[in-house]
Order: sequence, then structure tokens, then C-alpha cells
Amino acid sequence: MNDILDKLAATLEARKGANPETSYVARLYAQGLDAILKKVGEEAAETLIAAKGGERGQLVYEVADLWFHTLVLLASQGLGPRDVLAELARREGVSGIVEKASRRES
Ligand SMILES: N=c1c2ncn([C@@H]3O[C@H](COP(=O)(O)OP(=O)(O)OP(=O)(O)O)[C@@H](O)[C@H]3O)c2ncn1[C@@H]1O[C@H](COP(=O)(O)O)[C@@H](O)[C@H]1O
Repeated sequence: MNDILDKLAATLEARKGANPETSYVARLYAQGLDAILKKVGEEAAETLIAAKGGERGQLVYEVADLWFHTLVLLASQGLGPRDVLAELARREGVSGIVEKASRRES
């Protein structure tokens, strides 16, 4: 399942030297962080609308757009999906309720 994430991450890295005329990703990089953040925000909003609309296929489509743009954001910051997967792995098995309570104690 991570194959596609690794492949996409490699493509996003390679696009750092690509032509913004021919590459959507290179265009986003060239537009800068605020433009990438704007797309992440838009895709998050479209995900909310899709979820409220109740059409499962549309929700998957919008979440794919959201994940894609967050991967562009990570790449722009020198990060990648493996960093996020490592964080999720670190959290694995720790209940959110327990984790939140431990934050209050410290
Ligand atoms: N997975 C994606 C992917 N998902 C979504 N998108 C693009 O993200 C944009 C989403 O924008 P919106 O949904 O807001 O639609 P829009 O209104 O057309 O967009 P805007 O005019 O608002 O920018 C569209 O242009 C989609 O085509 C993607 N573009 C590229 N990829 C991957 O990135 C690779 C590199 O792409 P290029 O850099 O373009 O070669 C591709 O081979 C794909 O694997």
C-alpha cells in the first residue's frame, strides 16, 4: 500500500527541477508556500462538503486531492509520507484519550 506513496513522493521530489509550464507540482512549488497552503485549505473544505453530501466516491476523490496536496506541502518542506507514517507508527496502540490525559499531567 505504501508503494504508491513512495512512488508519488519520488515524483514530487523530481518535480523540484521541473518546468512549471508542464508540471502542476512544479507550478505549485514556484508559486510558493502560501499557494500550496491555499490548495490544502481548499481541498480540506471540499472534503468536508463531500462528507456532508454523503456520496462515498466523491469523498474518496476529495480525500485523494487533500492527501496529494498535503504530500506536496511536505515535499516543499523537505519531508515526505514516511515521516508521517513513522509518527503514526509511534502513536500506534496509544489511545487518544490516554494520550490527552498524559498531556494534562505533565
Ligand atoms: N496525484 C496527483 C494529483 N491529484 C490532483 N491533482 C491536480 O490537483 C488539482 C486540483 O485542483 P482542483 O480540484 O482545485 O481543481 P482545479 O479547479 O482544476 O484547480 P485550480 O485551478 O483551483 O488550481 C488539479 O489540477 C488536479 O489535476 C494532481 N496532480 C498530480 N498528481 C500526481 O503528481 C504527479 C506529477 O504531476 P505533474 O507535476 O503535473 O506532472 C502526477 O503524475 C500524479 O501522480
